[in-house]
Formats: sequence, structure tokens, C-alpha cells
Amino acid sequence: MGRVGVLLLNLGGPDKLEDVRPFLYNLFSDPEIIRLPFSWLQKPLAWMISSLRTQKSQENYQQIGGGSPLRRITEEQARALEATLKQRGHETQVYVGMRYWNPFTEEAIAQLKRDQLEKLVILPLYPQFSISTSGSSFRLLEKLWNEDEQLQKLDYTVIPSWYDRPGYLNAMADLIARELDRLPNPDDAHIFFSAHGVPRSYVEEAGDPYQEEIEKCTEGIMQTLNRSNQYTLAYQSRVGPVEWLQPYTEDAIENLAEEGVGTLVVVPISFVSEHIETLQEIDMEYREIAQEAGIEHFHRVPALNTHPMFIEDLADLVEEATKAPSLSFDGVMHPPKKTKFYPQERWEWGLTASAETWNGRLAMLGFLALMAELITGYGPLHFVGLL
Ligand SMILES: C=CC1=C(C)c2cc3[nH]c(cc4nc(cc5[nH]c(cc1n2)c(C)c5CCC(=O)O)C(CCC(=O)O)=C4C)c(C)c3C=C
Ligand SMILES: [Fe+2]
Repeated sequence: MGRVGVLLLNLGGPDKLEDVRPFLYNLFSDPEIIRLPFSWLQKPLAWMISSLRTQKSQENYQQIGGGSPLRRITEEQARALEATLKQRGHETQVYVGMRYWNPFTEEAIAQLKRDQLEKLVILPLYPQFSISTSGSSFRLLEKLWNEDEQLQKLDYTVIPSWYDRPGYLNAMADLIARELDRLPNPDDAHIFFSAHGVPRSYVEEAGDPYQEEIEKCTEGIMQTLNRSNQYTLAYQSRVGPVEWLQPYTEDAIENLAEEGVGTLVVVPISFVSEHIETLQEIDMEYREIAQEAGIEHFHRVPALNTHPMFIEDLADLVEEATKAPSLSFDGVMHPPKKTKFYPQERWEWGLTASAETWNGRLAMLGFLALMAELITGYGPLHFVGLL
């Protein structure tokens, strides 16, 4: 391999409590996270939601030590991948580009430009593709590439998702097997896959392949695990008033308790690092729900972090991507057509004149309602827990 760089993409998280508000502002400013009919609404709404959500979010980060471990773990993964590639004889520079917090993707790109690479492998640290995660990072890269001729000359490969790789499935199965084997009766445990949710409309209207990839991933892990345990897939971390993918984790836990399940082994599957949604949401909130519902034993499988099988698999993936034909930029940051579906079209609202009119009216009404809610502290967004 020549001078190859690997760009690891991730979401980012606040390092300390003061970072929570600007981190949330960046997150809610992203149209791939909150989709609005008019772009001019995005920033005021992001400001408003982030201002009102900060306290609740800070309390959660406080419970896990005052900040997200995501940056530290992602840096550890980057260094472990670099070391594994070096052992295999490849001098590869691995960069970390976060979407909403330090180290930002823009900084990673500035650094890799200075390093004069021959080829770049773009590797999201999300096993499954979603418009809201890898898709959002690809959109940002698209923008940066479109603005920069030096980047346009760089050969690159994009890996859209990798949930079905045997190395990854083996690493996940290994972690689950270890957790099961610590129990007195491993066969009786119910394996509970908790995936990060997305609004249902992402899948049904915008063609997000996320749900399909999550389902295939879960089946792949169970086949690799090759045990007789019963299992369930549910979706966690719902934000806001709209419907998200179902069943919701909290409901599924309560249903299993009603069916008499006494031991749950929870497996987080949408991310590869410990972060607030494993350490606080699963370990604290869902544990409490399970206990209150009568589930006596609640165990959680750790995230992959720097699991050696996982890092070896990432190294294989980089080697394979380096051998794959390079792409030249044509205005869109897409992978080769054959690999995986990646929605190229932005999800547009208001496709017809009358819909435009209604979108406009609804947007204005919504904005006024939000202003009223901001001033009074009462309203539907407080009621459903978004603010
Ligand atoms: C509001 C919509 C959100 C969508 C859609 C969403 C999708 C999504 N997110 C992850 C992974 C992570 N999310 C994290 C934080 C986070 N995400 C949202 C909202 C949406 N996520 C919020 C409001 C937050 C902030 C935390 C909070 O206030 O609850 C993180 C970082 C966690 C950390 O340790 O800091 C990750 C990682 C996935 C995989 C996903 C869709 C597939
Ligand atoms: Fe999220």
C-alpha cells in the first residue's frame, strides 16, 4: 500500500458538562437529524431545543462521570487499528472525524490534506448505515469535497456499512458468549438486542436501509453465536414526538417481564463504543424499568471498544478497501454502485405547490407554538420529553 489514510467517522460527544449545550446545538442543527420544511428554521429550532434539553442531558452525562467517553475510546480504536496495520507492514495514518464535537471532521480533513495522502479509506464507525449517522457524515464530506480541488484529486473508497462481516459478527458473538457463560443457567437467558432507534419515516419515506441492516445484523450475530437462547430486537433512545422504529426497548422489556422472563442479557448493536446510551440509558434507566417490571437478572454485554477480533476485522476491511478500485469524486460522496444502497436524493419536502403552501403554514404555526412553549415552559414538546 502507498501513503494510505483511514478516516474513522463517528458522532462525537461532549467531553465535559459545559460542552453539552454546544454539542446539542450542533446535533440539532443537522437536517439529517431534524428534518424541517425550511432551512431557515433549522438554527433557531436547534438553539431552542438545545437550550431546553441541556439540563436534562447534563444530568445524564453527570451520572456517567461528567462527559462522554466516546472521544477517548474512538482514539484508542484509531491507534489500535494503526498498530495492527503496522504489524501487517502498512504505514497507515488513521484520523478521527467526529460529526458534532471534537475532533471535528473538518479538522481531520485539514490534517490529512497536509499529509499528502495517495489514497483515503472512509470508514464510519457505525456497523449499519443510517441517513442520520453515516449518511450525515457523507453529506458533510460531499460539501467539503465540492469546495476543495485538492480533495477532489484524492483517490478514495467509501465503506457505507459492514454489519455483515464475519469478523465483526464473531467479535459480537464472542462478547455475548462470555456474558452468557458467566450465568448459572446460560440457556435460560433471553438475549435482548437494543438498537438505536430512528424515526419510522426515515425508513418508510426516505428509504433508509437502517432497519433492514439492523435485522440482518441481529440474525447474523445469532447464527454466529449458535446457541438456543430466545432473542428479541427492540429500539432505544427515542427523541421527540414522532413515531420511531418499534418495538421500543422499554415496552419490549415490560412485555418480556409479563411473559415471565427472569434473566435478560442486553446487547447494544448500533455502535461500537461505550457511550451515554449504553452507560446511562441501558445500564441505569432500562435496568430500573426491568427491575420494576420483575426481571430479576439484568446483564449487559460490553461494547466492542478495542476488542482484538474487531480491530483485526477493521484492518482486513481497510486492506480490502485499499485493493478495491478507487473512486474519483463526481460531486457526490457515494460508494461504488454495487456495494450498498445509499440514498442519493436529499429528502425534499413540499414537492407540490399546495404542499409547499401547507408546509409553510404549518411551519409558521409550529414556530409560534414553540415560541409560546419556550416562554411559558408548558406545551407538547415538554409533555413528550423532547424539551
Ligand atoms: C433527534 C434525533 C436523533 C437521531 C435520529 C439519532 C440517531 C442516532 N444516534 C446514534 C448514536 C449516538 N447518538 C448520540 C447522542 C445523541 N443522539 C441524539 C438524537 C438522535 N440520534 C441526541 C439528542 C443525543 C445527545 C444525548 C442526549 O441528550 O440524549 C451519541 C453520542 C453519545 C455520547 O456518548 O455522547 C451516539 C453515539 C445512532 C447510532 C443513531 C441512528 C442509527
Ligand atoms: Fe443519537
